[in-house]
Amino acid sequence: MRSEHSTGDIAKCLRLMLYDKPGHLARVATEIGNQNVRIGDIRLIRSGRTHSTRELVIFVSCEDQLEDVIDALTLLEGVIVEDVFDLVQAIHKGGKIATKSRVDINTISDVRKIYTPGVAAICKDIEQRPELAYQYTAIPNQVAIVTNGTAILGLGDIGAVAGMPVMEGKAALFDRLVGVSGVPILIQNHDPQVIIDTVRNIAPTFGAIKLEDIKAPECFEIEDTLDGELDIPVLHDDQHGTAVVVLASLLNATRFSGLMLRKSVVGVIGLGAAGMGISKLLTSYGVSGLIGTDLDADACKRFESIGGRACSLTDVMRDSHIVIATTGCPQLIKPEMVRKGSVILALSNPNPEIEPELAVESGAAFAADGKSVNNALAFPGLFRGALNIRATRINDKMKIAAAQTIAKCAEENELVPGLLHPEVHQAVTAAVERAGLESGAIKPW
Ligand SMILES: NC(=O)C1=CN([C@@H]2O[C@H](COP(=O)(O)OP(=O)(O)OC[C@H]3O[C@@H](n4cnc5c(N)ncnc54)[C@H](O)[C@@H]3O)[C@@H](O)[C@H]2O)C=CC1
Ligand SMILES: CC(=O)C(=O)O
Ligand SMILES: [Mg+2]
Repeated sequence: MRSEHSTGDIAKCLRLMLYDKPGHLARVATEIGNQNVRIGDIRLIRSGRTHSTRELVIFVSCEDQLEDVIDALTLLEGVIVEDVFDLVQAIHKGGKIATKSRVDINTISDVRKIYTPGVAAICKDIEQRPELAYQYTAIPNQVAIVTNGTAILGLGDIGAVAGMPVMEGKAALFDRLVGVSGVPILIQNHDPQVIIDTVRNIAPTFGAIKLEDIKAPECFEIEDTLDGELDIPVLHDDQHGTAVVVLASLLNATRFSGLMLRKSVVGVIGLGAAGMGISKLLTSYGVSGLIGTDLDADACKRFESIGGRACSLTDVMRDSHIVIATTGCPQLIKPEMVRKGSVILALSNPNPEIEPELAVESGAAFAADGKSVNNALAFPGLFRGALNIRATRINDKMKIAAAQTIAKCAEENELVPGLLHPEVHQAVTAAVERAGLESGAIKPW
């Protein structure tokens, strides 16, 4: 019987033993299709005389739908469901990152060079001339990814350890996209002063500090204080990485729709870390018509202190040419709220305030969610560029240069390029280096 479930995006893998005869796999595929479930990769695992074993990736909306598929396949003659596993869980087994040796260690002579006694000479050199640490250690390529777990994606305060998979994901992207070693640092504490003290004390290990998923308002005090005290870049990704990629999207969205960004009314829903970072960078870019809304009165006051006008959600949706939502509340924006011809960036992860397809069906000219308009397009090049020139900070000129470069890498009618675009991260790196050198973001050494 046809299932009532919609097609979903939970990826599961079925390991099936099948009769190996023509048309049998097609019957299996048809039965899965009858359950309104999409099929992804199909892999032949083993081919026997009468049976073969295959793994099929399927996309279900919930566990019940998975059960329906398994029940239906179990009723098919010549099919044995050997195993079912979750692909996301599978890729997380054992964690996603590791510290590896960059040098070969094949002989005892190698050991004596990379470790004691040889290493002692390098230690003494660094003691005499501390700047040699940048030549003889991994420090200039290492970035701390610091969280206290208070705003993990839009999941809220789930604790630092529960946030580790996100931190590992950011570290894996750092390595893959720009060759930076990201080191997750989990601080199980809500007190901004404890986080400041902890980061200050471990800062010598790193070339830069990336704060991640620390909620507002604590994130502002933590970032401002560390930025003032440390001579390496300190950047809260949810504020500034997000702001860069939003500016990039808006440069393209306004170009496509004929709006003038600096003259547009931009409405921000959710004035926490991301909402405030976005508002500040847009203001620095020259946008003056900022309106915004938040459930929290203090957040609204902070927004007004940087020149925004706080109002209701209804007002924002009615009056804005461009709406940017960063609330962590899925489906907050109802289809009837969408202003015709507006641009909507519903950026909450893992689920947006409105699905982009629904926003466009409801009259938006362009819409995107936090999967595509994601700070992962910005942070790798921001940090790589800053590390390369040994910048002491990542200033607004570097952020705006990064945004303009991301915007240029997008295809026609695309707000931003894909995360794995072959050139974007190197192009952002180069733009950030140039802007950093021109704006004096480096310290002489
Ligand atoms: N796409 C991207 O690259 C990024 C997306 N985000 C998303 O933005 C969301 C917020 O993250 P943060 O700013 O770090 O968290 P945060 O906790 O610092 O801020 C959230 C703000 O939203 C407000 N809020 C909650 N419900 C609201 C509602 N119904 N109406 C108005 N305001 C409401 C809260 O009062 C708070 O001020 C998360 O879902 C996160 O995944 C954050 C950073 C990057
Ligand atoms: C993308 C990201 O940093 C977030 O959703 O928190
Ligand atoms: Mg984040």
